[in-house]
Parts: sequence; structure tokens; C-alpha cells
Amino acid sequence: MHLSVVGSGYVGTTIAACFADLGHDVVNVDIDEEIVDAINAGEAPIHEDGLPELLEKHAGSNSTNRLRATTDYAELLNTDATFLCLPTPQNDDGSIDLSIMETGAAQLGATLADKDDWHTVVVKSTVIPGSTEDKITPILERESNKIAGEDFGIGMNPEFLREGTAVHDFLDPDKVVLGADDDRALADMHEVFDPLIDQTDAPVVETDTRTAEMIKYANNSFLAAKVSLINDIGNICKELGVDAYEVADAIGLDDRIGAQFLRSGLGWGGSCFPKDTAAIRAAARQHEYEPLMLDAATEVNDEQPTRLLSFMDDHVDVRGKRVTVLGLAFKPGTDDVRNSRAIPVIEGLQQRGAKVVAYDPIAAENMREHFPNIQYAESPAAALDSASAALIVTDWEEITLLDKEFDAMATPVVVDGRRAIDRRDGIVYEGLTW
Ligand SMILES: NC(=O)c1ccc[n+]([C@@H]2O[C@H](COP(=O)([O-])OP(=O)(O)OC[C@H]3O[C@@H](n4cnc5c(N)ncnc54)[C@H](O)[C@@H]3O)[C@@H](O)[C@H]2O)c1
Ligand SMILES: O=c1ccn([C@@H]2O[C@H](COP(=O)(O)OP(=O)(O)O[C@H]3O[C@H](CO)[C@@H](O)[C@H](O)[C@H]3O)[C@@H](O)[C@H]2O)c(=O)[nH]1
Repeated sequence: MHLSVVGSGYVGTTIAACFADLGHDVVNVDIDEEIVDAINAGEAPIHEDGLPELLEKHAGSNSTNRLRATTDYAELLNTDATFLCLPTPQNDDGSIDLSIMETGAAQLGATLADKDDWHTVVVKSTVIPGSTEDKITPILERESNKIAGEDFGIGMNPEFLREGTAVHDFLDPDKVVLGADDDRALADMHEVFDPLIDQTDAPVVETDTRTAEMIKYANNSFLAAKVSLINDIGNICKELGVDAYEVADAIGLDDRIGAQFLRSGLGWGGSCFPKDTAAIRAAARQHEYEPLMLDAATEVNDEQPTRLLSFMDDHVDVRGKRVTVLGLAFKPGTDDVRNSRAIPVIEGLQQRGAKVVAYDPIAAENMREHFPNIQYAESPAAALDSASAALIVTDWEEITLLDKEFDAMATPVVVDGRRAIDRRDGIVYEGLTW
């Protein structure tokens, strides 16, 4: 099938490369020329395991040429279906900001005005229930002068990939959700996904666009709340002198609970959980429903960095002293620092007048945009040298292997937000929930 993917960020680039790998012919459309050039050179514009290999295989010279990129929307006229993978950030009040989606939909609609035959538009971005039907579809109809369901199809296909394991998650999904408001759009989505469904036996959920949109928010809300619940339990464990990780391992054996997403610590960050829980809470409030559980999950999450800093305060006054932050990415395996827990931790250190020195294997450059004035070290050893405290924020494997490097600290106070290292003699060790 000939496919176009509008927006070539974490989702758009990953799914375009994976679609090409499934045998489709794909064009990525983005407004950012650097991204377009990178894809056309067969290079990954983002850090994601397995993506460089797929881009080398399908884009650039000596490839299958099944994937290319452009800034020109007109190129999507040569395709059968378009996936919209544009950002859906949050407004100041937490509600969804659909403006980029609306701009993209208008550009797409105006382009489709020149198309004589059927085209299916699939919303891949995370959008509040009703957005596809009530906001995106009317824009497409207005700009194309066509009628949804008659001249073009509308689908909604939420994406569940995680950063760091995006390619693997896309090619081996737990489920494929196909939301469509007309049969032809559903048939087109099947044609796109059947090669994946056939090779993985992934369960398929067929539904309408509104329900598909809600499934995405319910999925993220549930996972975020699960982490907050284990953090709440973990905080209680710490106060009662119990190891929350031993407790989590035991309760995870209950199939009704499940072993995943029970790692307590600094909480959830990233480009999705914070924004998506905020958006669905705001949507609930707009309908005069108070989402008490999700409010509490957010409150627990916001408190974890404060607790980490207070454990540090129990051991050392950091004013004027060098303090090391180990890990800046919102989780290992990515250079993404959007809503990373490192941000409130660094802010708390700055408020205390500490001299912050940070280390991350790949995310330092992105964090420099938030904090241009802190020091960034080239290695964990350099970051720890002469420090009065070390705060562990991201459990990169490299950080979990640190040991003798802590001996070079001025005072070896280590406050571990991710259970990354072991307690041992010679270190004043505080785990956040154990
Ligand atoms: N990042 C994830 O892990 C993830 C996973 C599942 C779902 N989502 C959802 O997918 C959507 C996209 O997220 P992302 O992380 O890939 O975003 P992103 O910010 O990484 O990428 C968005 C891309 O869109 C481009 N763009 C902006 N305006 C454009 C326009 N008018 N026309 C063409 N291109 C344009 C940008 O240049 C950028 O390359 C969001 O709704 C997000 O919530 C993200
Ligand atoms: O036991 C756990 C698991 C996760 N986290 C934290 O939770 C955050 C999110 O982690 P993860 O879900 O692995 O990363 P994302 O890439 O943000 O993926 C989530 O958000 C995506 C965007 O919507 C969805 O597609 C994915 O299904 C969903 O897992 C990170 O800060 C993790 O450190 C924990 O603290 N403890």
C-alpha cells in the first residue's frame, strides 16, 4: 500500500520505518527540513533502538527505497492513506492544545481537494475523545470540499509504543486498535495492519474513533496510576522500614496485579503520561466530573522529587556545595528530557544554592536547553569527583554499574531515586522507597 505519515517525530518516524519494513511504500511529511534530510540520507532523526538499521534498510542510497521524506504535502496525493502523527501538547490549564493538529488537518484537507479518488485519513496522535469526529473531520471536509464517509475515510489508530523500545513495541504490539466511523476506512486500516497482525497474532480491537481515542487515555492513565500507587505504597514501606521492591516482586506474582510498572521511585515523566493525564483530567472537569483517582496519582507523582531532596537534606546541607545528578533522560534508552523528573530535582538543588553537576550518556545536550548554566560532566566519575551528594534520577545500566566512583566524593551521600545501586559500607545510602 502507498502510505503517507504527517509528522516525523518519535511516533511518525518510527511507524513510517516500520510500515516500510512491513512492505508498504511510505512518504514522511514534516515541516522540519533537517528531519527530512536525515530520513532521506537513511539516518534516524531521533535516538531510538533499532531505528538506524530500519532507516538504512529502507531510506537513502543502497536501500529498498520504500521510505522517503519531504516537506511538500502534495506528495501525499500519490498515497492511499495518511497517518497524522502531529504533537498534541497541553495548554497552561492542562487541557489538550489541538492547534498543531488543526493546522496539519487544514494542510492535509487543502491537499486532498486535488485528489479525485478515495483517501483514508487516520489520526495517530493522542487526542481527547470526540476530537477526530468533531474537530479534525470538519476541517478536512471544509478544506477539501469533500464529504467524510463518501469521498474520504476517517480512522483513529492510537499508538502504544514506548520511547526507547519504540520499534520493538510497534512490531510486536499487545494489541492493535482500529477505530473507524466508516467501513471503507476500516478496510484500508486492515490493509495497512494485516501484514503486522498476521506475523504477530496481535489481538485486534475494532471500534469507533471516539472509543479508540478513549482507549489510549485509559491505557496511559491506568499505567501512570499504577506507578503512583506503588510509589504511595513504597513511601509507606520506607516509613515502616520495609523494602518496597521485595513487596512489589511478591504482589506482581498475582496475575490480577501483574509484574510490570511496579518499580517505585521518582515517578513518571516523559512526553506522554504527564500531558495525557492532565488532558483527560481537564476534559473530565469540563464535563463537571472530578477525576479523584487521577488527581491523586498526579499529586503523588509531583511529591516524589520533593521526597528525594528531603532525604538528601537529612544528611547534608548542600548550599555552595557540588551535587551530582546522575541521569537526565526521563527514562533509560532515550535522549528525551520532556517532563523528566530530573527537572524538578535540579530546580530543587538550585533553590538550595547547590552547584549542580549532571551526567547523562546521551541526554545532556537536550537538558542544556532547560538548564544552560549548570555543569555537564563527560563521565559519571568526573561528575562524582568531590561532590557532597549524588542523586540518582535515571537508571541507565552504566549508572547501575557504578561503585568505586562514589569513593571520590567529598561526602559519599547517595540518594537513589531508581534503586540503581546497592547499599554498601563507605556510602551513606538512602533509597527513595526502601
Ligand atoms: N512519543 C511517544 O512515545 C508517543 C507514543 C504514543 C503516542 N504519542 C502521541 O503521538 C503524537 C506525536 O508525538 P511525538 O512524540 O511523535 O511528537 P514529536 O514532537 O516528536 O514530533 C512531531 C513532529 O511533527 C512535526 N510537525 C509539526 N507541525 C507540522 C505540520 N504542520 N506538518 C508536518 N509536520 C509537522 C514536527 O516538526 C515534529 O517532527 C502526540 O499526540 C503524542 O501524544 C507519542
Ligand atoms: O515501573 C515503572 C515504570 C515506569 N516508570 C516511569 O514512567 C515513565 C514512563 O515510562 P514508559 O511508559 O516506559 O515510557 P513512555 O515512552 O512514556 O511510554 C508511555 O507513554 C507512551 C505515549 O503515550 C505510550 O505509547 C506507552 O504505551 C506508555 O508506556 C518513565 O518516567 C518511567 O521512569 C516508573 O517510574 N516505574
